[in-house]
Amino acid sequence: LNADRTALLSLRSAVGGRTFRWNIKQTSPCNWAGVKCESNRVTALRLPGVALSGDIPEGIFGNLTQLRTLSLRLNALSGSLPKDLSTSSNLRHLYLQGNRFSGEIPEVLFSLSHLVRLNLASNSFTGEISSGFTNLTKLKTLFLENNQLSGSIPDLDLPLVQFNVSNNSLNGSIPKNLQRFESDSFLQTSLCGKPLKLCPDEETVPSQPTSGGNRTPPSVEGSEEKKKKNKLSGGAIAGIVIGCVVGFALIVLILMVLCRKKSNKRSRAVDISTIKQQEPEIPGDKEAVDNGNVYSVSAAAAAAMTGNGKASEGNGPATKKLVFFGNATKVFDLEDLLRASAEVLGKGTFGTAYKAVLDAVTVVAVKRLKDVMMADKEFKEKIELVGAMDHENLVPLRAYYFSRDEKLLVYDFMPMGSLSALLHGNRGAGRSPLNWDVRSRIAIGAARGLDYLHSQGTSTSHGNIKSSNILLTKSHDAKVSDFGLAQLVGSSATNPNRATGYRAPEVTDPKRVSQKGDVYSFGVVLLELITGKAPSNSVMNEEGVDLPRWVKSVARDEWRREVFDSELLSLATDEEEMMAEMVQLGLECTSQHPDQRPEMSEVVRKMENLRPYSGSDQVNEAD
Ligand SMILES: Nc1ncnc2c1ncn2[C@@H]1O[C@H](COP(=O)(O)OP(=O)(O)OP(=O)(O)O)[C@@H](O)[C@H]1O
Repeated sequence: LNADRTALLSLRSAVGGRTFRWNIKQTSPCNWAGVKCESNRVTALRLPGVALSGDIPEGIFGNLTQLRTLSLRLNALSGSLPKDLSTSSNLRHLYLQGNRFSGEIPEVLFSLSHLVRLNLASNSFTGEISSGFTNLTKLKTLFLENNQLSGSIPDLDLPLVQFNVSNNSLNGSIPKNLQRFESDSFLQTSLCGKPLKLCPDEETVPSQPTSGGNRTPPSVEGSEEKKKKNKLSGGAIAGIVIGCVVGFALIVLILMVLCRKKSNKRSRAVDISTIKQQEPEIPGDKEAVDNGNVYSVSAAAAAAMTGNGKASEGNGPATKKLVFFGNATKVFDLEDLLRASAEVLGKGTFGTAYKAVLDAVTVVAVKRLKDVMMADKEFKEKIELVGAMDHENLVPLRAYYFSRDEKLLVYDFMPMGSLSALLHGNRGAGRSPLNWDVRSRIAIGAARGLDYLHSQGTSTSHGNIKSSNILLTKSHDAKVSDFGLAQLVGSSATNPNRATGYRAPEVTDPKRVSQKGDVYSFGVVLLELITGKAPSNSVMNEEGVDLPRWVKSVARDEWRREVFDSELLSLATDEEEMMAEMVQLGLECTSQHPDQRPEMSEVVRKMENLRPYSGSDQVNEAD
């Protein structure tokens, strides 16, 4: 264990980040965040998204010989992988995605014969995919997408269940053992063969009509039309005949559908336009929800399908598929979403949110974005960044859908709704009072989520922090939602009147909110949590107040009783001191001048000192 500890300390001094929060006075490293021990040895090191940066030197992993799980994903680590990683020969799970590692995929990995999951996606690895991977005979997951790998793929005869090499400069044919994976595993490459288009030397049979279940990915469309003048074989002729029959049947089917749509006034398309008109003007508008009932189909997804059909005809690529992020197992597709019953949750700055119930266990929130004026490529680049954000206090973006007419985002559904609803909804009889423990827990969770976002880079901010964007799990853990959306939508979507009570005084363009602007908004949320009062324009039909100004104005001798939510005072006994300090922190965050506001990391630290968080401090490895 001592050698393990020394290795971890060397790693800490090399790559920093939140490992600086480890209490190094402790002789055992087993209580340090992200470190797991068994039988007095370090067996797992999970440090996802904790701002690690720089190269990992040699001489660290050589000591961590009992390591079975290593997760350093979503950091800013660079350089090549250390060669002595091979000494951690017990490694089963290695997650290094979302860093800046470069160079060739090192041979050392191929000696880790126990590896079951290997994720090197979204780095800058170059060179060819080595046949050395065939040594990893237990490998079930291999993710190499979003790198700069080139050449062809060796035939990997491995027990793989998950495989992805998309978005690399790969070419050649897809080897036999990998043809069982769907086309999504090979997107944005120049690869050919099953499940993509045929390779030039295989083109003895003309390809099927594109409308009939064509799996060709967008990147490889277009180069398919090289016809061979060779004599056609019997199989080829049969292929042509079948192709023609299928094509003809499809044309007839499309004509029938079009005729039916025209004659049937209660068809889906009409329903959708009705739904569009019925969308509520304000979050949770009763009339719209009641009138719209539980829609027989997700309005958003249905519109997406109908709209996309038109778009795909000659207007760039459209996959009609939900694109999932990271290692999320695909448990549903767009058609499942289509079939799901959907209910309007509310209409926000960026579009309308729906709750879609796919089956007894799968419930998601679908956000149908409006005013997205950017090209497919730019949207995808930006949304990939949002999808890569991974923290226990962020609402995870699971998937997205993009076509010319529709942009859908699929999130986990948060069953307890928003902090805004919890604080301001149902103030009458039947309300369960919110005690200090719950409130401060929510505050710390939200602060941690925002701090994580800010730790991604000085230009990364949320831009729309408010209590309706802090959602809650059943155990009242806070998760920040809607991050990254301000950069996706057009300026007409960012209504200047919304959320003014949360906006820092220096912010003139709601699309350009700095980190210090987020800190201001967070400070307002903090004051809202403690006072129970809604800031101006945050709750429709209620006036609200300029919270920071109001709190300052009553800050006199007997101020506490006036500032604190009366509900809190009726419950709290010995926590007033802590509450008062939290008010002070809220006021610091809402200082008029940005330079006088603390960084989010400092806010988190102060809160943790005030209230040692009862939740788990360990960084959870979602994988
Ligand atoms: N993942 C989710 N789970 C549960 N409810 C959600 C989810 N996402 C949004 N909601 C709820 O849906 C409603 C509309 O949300 P949306 O984010 O579209 O607008 P908003 O938060 O009111 O405003 P804004 O768009 O300015 O952030 C809100 O009441 C919100 O709490």
